Amino acid sequence: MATDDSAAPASTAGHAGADRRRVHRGGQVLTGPAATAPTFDQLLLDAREAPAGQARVPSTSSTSDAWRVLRIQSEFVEGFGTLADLGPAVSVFGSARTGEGTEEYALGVELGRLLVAAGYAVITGGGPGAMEAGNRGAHEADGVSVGLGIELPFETGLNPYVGIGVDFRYFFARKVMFLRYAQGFVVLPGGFGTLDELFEALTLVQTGTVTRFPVVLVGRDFWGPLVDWIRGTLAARGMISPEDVDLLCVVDTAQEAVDRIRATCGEPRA
Ligand SMILES: C/C(=C\CNc1ncnc2c1ncn2[C@@H]1O[C@H](COP(=O)(O)O)[C@@H](O)[C@H]1O)CO
Repeated sequence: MATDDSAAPASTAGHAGADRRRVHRGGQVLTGPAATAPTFDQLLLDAREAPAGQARVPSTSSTSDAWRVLRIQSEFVEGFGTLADLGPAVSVFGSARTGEGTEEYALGVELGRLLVAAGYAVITGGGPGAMEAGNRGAHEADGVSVGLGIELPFETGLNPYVGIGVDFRYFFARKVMFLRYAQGFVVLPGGFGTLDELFEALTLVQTGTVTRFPVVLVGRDFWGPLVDWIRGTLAARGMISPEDVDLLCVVDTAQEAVDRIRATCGEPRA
């Protein structure tokens, strides 16, 4: 993999000003050829050999499974330690590609503001798009704005509206934090990442692993067809119980989303 801008993944297009030649890998800051090294998540999950010309940093010895366990453990310690006293919070998900100036971005900002006004801290993935919008609303309302960043093969960094930030190397450790410290999820329109976070929450609620945990989807036009498919195919063909469809709540406005969170969780208590 080359290191110039033209070789950056297509999905990073539009990240004007991002320095793609310097990347953070946990405590490491890598530049030049070393910056092409895979992330810790890639090293853990991708069994294939590194493509020719791609650097192997960190070295194989530092990524042995025994060391990995300690690094994973340290992520949990860092996350739990940082968020332990957060108080009532709601995790907000949505597309990393939602552009500033769009209706969906404005919706995210309003949602962040209203959640703070209702007494909640706002937790997002700390990235651009809908995450930035949620953090921005929380920040503008002088609330607690949390960003749980993830190390990616290309550098994006935490958005400027994150007040409390934690950087994760492993997606699964970060996912625990979204759930552990939130009283509910609000999901704005998004892609694979958003769907992954949505369906993980639904599975945990469906199996009773978490209880009284509202999952609110904002945007009937966006989410309606998915909910129709869940009802018309998953429930109709017995893949889920008919009542499982009710685990999802679809609304159109940020205010309705906050109202649904409060209706399920009660008034937030510090
Ligand atoms: C792809 C782009 C930026 C990636 N930066 C991200 N930073 C933090 N969190 C992210 C990022 N990308 C995805 N996520 C997580 O998944 C959800 C959004 O994924 P989607 O596929 O865009 O719906 C989000 O809630 C994050 O937790 C810029 O092009």
